[in-house]
Amino acid sequence: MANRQQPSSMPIHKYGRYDQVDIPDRTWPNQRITQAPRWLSTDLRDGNQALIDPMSPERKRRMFDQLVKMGYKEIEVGFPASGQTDFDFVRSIIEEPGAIPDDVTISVLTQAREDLIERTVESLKGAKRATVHLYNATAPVFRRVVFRGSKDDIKQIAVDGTRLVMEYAEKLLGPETEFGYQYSPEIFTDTELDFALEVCEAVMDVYQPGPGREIILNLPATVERSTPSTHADRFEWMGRNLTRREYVCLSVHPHNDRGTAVAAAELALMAGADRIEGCLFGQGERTGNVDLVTLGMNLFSQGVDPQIDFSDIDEIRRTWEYCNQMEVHPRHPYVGDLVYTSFSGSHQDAIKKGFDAMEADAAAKGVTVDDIEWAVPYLPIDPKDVGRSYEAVIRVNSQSGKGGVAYVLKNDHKLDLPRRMQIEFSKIIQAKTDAEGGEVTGSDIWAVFQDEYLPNPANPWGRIQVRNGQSTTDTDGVDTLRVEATVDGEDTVLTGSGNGPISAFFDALAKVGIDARLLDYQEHTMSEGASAQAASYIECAIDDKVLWGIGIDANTTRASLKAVVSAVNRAAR
Ligand SMILES: CC(=O)SCCNC(=O)CCNC(=O)[C@H](O)C(C)(C)COP(=O)(O)OP(=O)(O)OC[C@H]1O[C@@H](n2cnc3c(N)ncnc32)[C@H](O)[C@@H]1OP(=O)(O)O
Ligand SMILES: CC(C)C(=O)C(=O)O
Repeated sequence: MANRQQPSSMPIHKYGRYDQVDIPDRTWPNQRITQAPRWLSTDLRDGNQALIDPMSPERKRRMFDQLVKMGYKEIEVGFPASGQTDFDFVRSIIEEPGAIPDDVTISVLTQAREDLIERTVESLKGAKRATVHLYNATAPVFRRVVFRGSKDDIKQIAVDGTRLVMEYAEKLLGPETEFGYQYSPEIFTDTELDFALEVCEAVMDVYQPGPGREIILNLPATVERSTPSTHADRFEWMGRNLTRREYVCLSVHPHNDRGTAVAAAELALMAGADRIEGCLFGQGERTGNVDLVTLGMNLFSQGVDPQIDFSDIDEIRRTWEYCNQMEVHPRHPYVGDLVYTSFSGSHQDAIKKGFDAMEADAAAKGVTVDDIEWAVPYLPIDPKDVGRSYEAVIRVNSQSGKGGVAYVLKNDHKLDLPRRMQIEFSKIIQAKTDAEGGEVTGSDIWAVFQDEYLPNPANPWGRIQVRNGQSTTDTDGVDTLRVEATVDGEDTVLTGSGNGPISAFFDALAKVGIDARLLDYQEHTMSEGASAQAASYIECAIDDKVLWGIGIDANTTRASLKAVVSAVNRAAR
């Protein structure tokens, strides 16, 4: 097939290709992610520094408590040397007994400048577990433009910074603090791999990681520049070439400039990374840090425990929106308002069939639907697992079909319409959506359904209204029926006989000139227990029309007679 795209006038000459890694024996494509990585939330640092209005102490605290509640064990709480707000926040959580659970490590970021390092370490006094995170950019353009130095000068910044962190930690922190160290060659993605390795090795020569003395080497995609596969190659290369690998926690910190941060993080894990830094819902500089919620839920949806609690995703989202003063997009994976909703007919049809099949499979196994593997088309996870209801799963507009309308009636009103009746009713809804546009809500659908099929005692409609009826069955199995009714405005008594109450009723109707023939009949209970209601559906040929009626009653015979009345009245409408 020919590709008919034409060259554009975009200035492509301004951009160069990103170098690939020469690693033909790469192993990461064959790896599987079978357990959750170590997570670090940097909502309070990288997320916060990207806000128009950085979080107030109160908003920071709400976010911190939320992260703790969700189960994050490593939380970057700020950049204490940036100013009083961050410094005081760090002090406040350290000084308040119990604010930082014993198994949570807080982390703080600093540039490699002595005054900033001193202030940073000072902020951690009294903490039980704390990590200082030092960074300096190592990429060519930063060496040339920002630091105006050689490779050795840049390496020296990292080496001196590391030594200063160790000295100030020794001087300012007591034995009560379990102290950790993290180094990031910022802009790792644009740094020559051998130079990034050289700087990391030089930092390790100073810090001397070893048994019981881990170093976190965090290799940031400060600006995302390559495909996730090349990012993974770079992680595999670093993992292979770093000395003292067993004492290194290899950490990934993707930003989302190309929109592939989640994939970059996942592939880096396959390539050997141990830890992921990111923010909830992808907050962070420019297009954001990698989204920790999507990553965690991706694991969950593959049957891997994310070790983070997402069971009330809307509460997490509300806290996030309050703290960041931003809104989550309606299409955001796993959490957006619309992500568990289908409007289109073929999706709705498959979803309804999927739910029905789940129920049938569970019943056949004698278990509940929660005990069997999730297999509903178009829904990668069960919305209930993140605290969502099924109400929004199907919403109806002009793109919808019978499955969606049927799903709403079943879900909201326990009415499981026969297939041909679904088609009939969906045409009625389709006419409404075509005429009026927009969405038809569940209550709109119910109002149309009631008006179309059910009696309205306040405003009776149709040819017949039935009041009382008795049916008797003789020993030959012949049913005789006597019904008090109003037919065409006249009170009358209808009598008829047949081989069941429905055929007896048809016989009675024939005597007043109504020619009805049964084509199909279905019924089901709508609830369990003594007060259970039954729904009967009857498809009739009435004169030259074929149409459905429904009856709802605690008694199945009455329900079926009501269904006949519903069909007869509709035929005359
Ligand atoms: C990728 C990232 O997210 S990194 C984290 C970025 N976060 C932040 O910057 C938020 C907090 N930052 C701040 O509040 C301020 O930048 C401060 C308080 C830390 C420092 O402010 P200032 O002293 O005014 O310096 P400024 O931020 O302009 O830094 C630029 C200077 O620091 C140097 N510098 C930048 N990064 C580093 C580093 N990691 N290590 C050492 N020096 C650095 C620059 O070369 C420049 O030096 P120059 O003035 O000699 O040219
Ligand atoms: C400080 C580093 C890790 C950072 O935030 C980045 O490079 O994006």
